[in-house]
Amino acid sequence: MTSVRVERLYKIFGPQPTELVRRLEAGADQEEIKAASSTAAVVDASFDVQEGETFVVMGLSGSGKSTLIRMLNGLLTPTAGRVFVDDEDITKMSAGALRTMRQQKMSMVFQHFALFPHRTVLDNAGYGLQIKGAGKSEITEKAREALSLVGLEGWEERYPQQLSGGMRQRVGLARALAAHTDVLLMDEAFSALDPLIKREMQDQLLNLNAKLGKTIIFITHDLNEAMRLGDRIAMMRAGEIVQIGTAEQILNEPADDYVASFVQDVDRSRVLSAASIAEPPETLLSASASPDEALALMRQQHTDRLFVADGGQRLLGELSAAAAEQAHQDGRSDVRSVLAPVTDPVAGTTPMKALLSRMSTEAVPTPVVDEQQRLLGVITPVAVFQALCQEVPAAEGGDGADAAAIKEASASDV
Ligand SMILES: Nc1ncnc2c1ncn2[C@@H]1O[C@H](COP(=O)(O)OP(=O)(O)OP(=O)(O)O)[C@@H](O)[C@H]1O
Repeated sequence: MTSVRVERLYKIFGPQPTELVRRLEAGADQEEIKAASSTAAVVDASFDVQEGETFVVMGLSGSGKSTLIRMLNGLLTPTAGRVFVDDEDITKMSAGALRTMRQQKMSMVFQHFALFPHRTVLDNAGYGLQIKGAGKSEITEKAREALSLVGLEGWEERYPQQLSGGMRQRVGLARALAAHTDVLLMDEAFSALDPLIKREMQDQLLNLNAKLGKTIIFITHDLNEAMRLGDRIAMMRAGEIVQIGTAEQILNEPADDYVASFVQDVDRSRVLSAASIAEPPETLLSASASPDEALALMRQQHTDRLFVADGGQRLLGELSAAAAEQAHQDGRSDVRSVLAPVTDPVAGTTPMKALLSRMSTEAVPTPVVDEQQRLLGVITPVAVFQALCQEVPAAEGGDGADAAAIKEASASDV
């Protein structure tokens, strides 16, 4: 189900914003907007975020990410366009209704933690509930529970300055979780953290959300972070969303030179998964095939090994030429009884990095399966190395300033 839907959203800072939206719709560019002493911070943004999805908005500094996220929870009023939260148009809500909507449906985690220095960790974690008017015992119970979820049990009575940066951000996350809202908005939530701590926090968020299933809208300028966390990523440039896709789609089919120059330095082996490079197996046999049919397919494909699947593509095992020959001599009608189990098929979600050590010792195709053991395809060492070495087209004639800024942004993030 759709949790948040954004339709043709604009935010113009400056005089006569509505007139400038009209001009943008008629094809005006950013230069024209600047000439009118204004900034088009968000231009014609449309997307849906599904329940339980982690949707990342990614772009360089000034590309409009914070403005966009602030329109999603009504902290900023759009110049034009609509934002639906659970099918309710929040652009039509009064200030009071917006506050209630935020308390009940959306929590925000900020880059600089936004903790109160004179409140304990427990009081900071319970702050959202306090604002909501919850009773003291409910606040304590839910704040403790949220702190325990983020691994801060035992730290309840400490103060923010007694914590490391990573721990402070855990308190920020606990405060959002304690509010029990379905949607979390995270604005550069991990950007102020050291690279190692940042990675730990990313892991924690992934693990936590596998349990909690929250809808997360996460803003970052770090593409590696976007690719680790996002089910889908929206790439923003100068207020516009230039591409929305999975990490693999963005890596393999960048929409334009801007996106291409971003993805150039990404470690492909961390992003691409086994499923994305699996090839359809030429040597797939139906379990109801006769031994003669199996032997004929082996001859045709110049192989002495076939994968065998049932009608639902579920991998049942593998068939050797010797086993097929034996089944033929025994007069069997099909090959089911002579299958050998497939040793260790690869899960489709396995990152390529984890495949590499395995591939170097296995020259034969390895089956790739989904959670139901359905065969997605096979991977071969050649396919893995080709995918790793695939060049992303260089950004020709692109914006040099952007390319330099992208390099700088990636260099500061490991
Ligand atoms: N209140 C404001 N008044 C005028 N211009 C603004 C205002 N807020 C943002 N802008 C401008 O809108 C553009 C988008 O800013 P925004 O903060 O949304 O970008 P961002 O991608 O979040 O960048 P950063 O990561 O640096 O925060 C920028 O050019 C910024 O200067």
